[in-house]
Amino acid sequence: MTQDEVMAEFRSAGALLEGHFILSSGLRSPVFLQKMFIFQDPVRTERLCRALAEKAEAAFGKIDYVVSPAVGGIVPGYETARQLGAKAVFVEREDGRFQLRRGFTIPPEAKVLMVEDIVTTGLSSRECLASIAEHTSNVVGAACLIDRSNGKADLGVPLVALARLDIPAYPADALPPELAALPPVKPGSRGIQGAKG
Ligand SMILES: O=P(O)(O)OC[C@H]1O[C@H](OP(=O)(O)OP(=O)(O)O)[C@H](O)[C@@H]1O
Ligand SMILES: O=C(O)c1cc(=O)[nH]c(=O)[nH]1
Ligand SMILES: [Mg+2]
Repeated sequence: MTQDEVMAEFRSAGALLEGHFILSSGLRSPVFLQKMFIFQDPVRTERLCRALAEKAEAAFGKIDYVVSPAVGGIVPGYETARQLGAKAVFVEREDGRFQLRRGFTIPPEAKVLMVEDIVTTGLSSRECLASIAEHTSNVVGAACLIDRSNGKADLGVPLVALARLDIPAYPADALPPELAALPPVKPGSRGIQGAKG
């Protein structure tokens, strides 16, 4: 799947939003990729995650386990795992830290792929990888649908992405006037009650 085809999926799902968004990292951006508008359509999700699985398998070989960070990573992690013939587990925030809960385990010999939905600064991915490292050292790489850092985020493992974009993001105290004029909204789950992070 080409980058243009990936972006066409986001556009036709209505998932390319414009406004004033508070990102997971605290940065502000005039553009938000609402991945849940992709994931509400299982057929579209399957198309994208099949392409992601093919790219990940070409880069890293056979994968046994996919681990994703909740909430956004759960659906693409599951569907990418399905396409890879792998198991899918997820980490979720407890007292703000990602943890493997619910009795999930990762066998020590399993080759693990971390799957994210969107990478912006890479902070959430690094937090997820740190929590996986408490269980296994067998992480072969990471995969995401969209890398908004355009390849600049350093996860400490190789990252494959279906599309790489360079979307502006600003510290809250350095907003361009046209962004400062709009009321900010925070669509993601980091820091909300019960998922403090
Ligand atoms: O690379 P980063 O700067 O960390 O930004 C990307 C992260 O932000 C979003 O998660 P968010 O914490 O907003 O919550 P969600 O998964 O519930 O959407 C997205 O799902 C990634 O996990
Ligand atoms: O950085 C983020 O929090 C983020 C950006 C984006 O475009 N989409 C998303 O779900 N999260
Ligand atoms: Mg997330």
